[in-house]
Amino acid sequence: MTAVIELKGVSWRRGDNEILRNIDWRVESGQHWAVLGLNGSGKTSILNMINGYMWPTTGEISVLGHKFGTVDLRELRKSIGWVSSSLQEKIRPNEQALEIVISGRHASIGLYAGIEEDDRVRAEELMRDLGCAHLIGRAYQTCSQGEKQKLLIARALMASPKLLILDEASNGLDFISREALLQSINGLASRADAPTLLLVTHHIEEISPLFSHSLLIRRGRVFAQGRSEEILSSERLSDFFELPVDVEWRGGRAWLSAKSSEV
Ligand SMILES: Nc1ncnc2c1ncn2[C@@H]1O[C@H](COP(=O)(O)OP(=O)(O)OP(=O)(O)O)[C@@H](O)[C@H]1O
Repeated sequence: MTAVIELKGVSWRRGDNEILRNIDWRVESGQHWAVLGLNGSGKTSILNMINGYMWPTTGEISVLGHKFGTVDLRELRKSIGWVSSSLQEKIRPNEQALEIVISGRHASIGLYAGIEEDDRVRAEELMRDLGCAHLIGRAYQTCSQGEKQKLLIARALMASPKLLILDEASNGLDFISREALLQSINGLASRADAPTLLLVTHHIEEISPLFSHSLLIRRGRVFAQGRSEEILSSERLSDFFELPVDVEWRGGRAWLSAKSSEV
């Protein structure tokens, strides 16, 4: 079967610094993955490789069945959605919510052509699905952080991506907004045209059961990968964080706490 993502022996060096070392990772169709790692562990570098913005020093990458080096990356990127905080900064403050979503159709920032009726209908439907239809007509700067994230996810979905990367999507959200966003993400996975999801997060409790697999990155290497319920254990995460932690599974999610006497 063709993998959605395949990294084989991927390393990336900058000067004397080996930022990624010998990464082997395969994402199969039908799986959704959580990607975890402390600050500076190499997560963004891996995402940049998957999107073809950076090239490995050694190793091979295939995304959506296309081997890098033989594929037009600009074409491939049309099938990949990447929602990140750096995208947030690119949106013009006075842009209208509906226009932001529609602009995802052509992966542009801002609308340069007129709006097609089909695009409007699809954008409204996506906004409804994500629970942000009430924002139609609102300027981006008037939306809350959680609403902005939903708009950007709807925008990414406009291009019908086959792979959707949610890069610290819940940053800056309060408890209620975060749960609402997680619920919307869960809803995405049940769509007939659901993309493969990659959730990059610092918060283990955000890994809902839909994320069947988890990848732990430490100091540029794969520390562990596999089924989430096996990877997200007290023992493994204590090794991973180099700090004793407790994991308690509730509602299909792993809740992490530091063993207080050790902090
Ligand atoms: N272009 C570059 N040149 C030199 N070093 C780089 C470059 N890009 C990233 N790095 C370094 O590579 C390491 C991994 O960075 P990366 O951004 O991939 O980590 P991350 O896991 O995404 O971190 P965070 O959670 O803080 O966003 C860091 O030490 C970073 O300083």
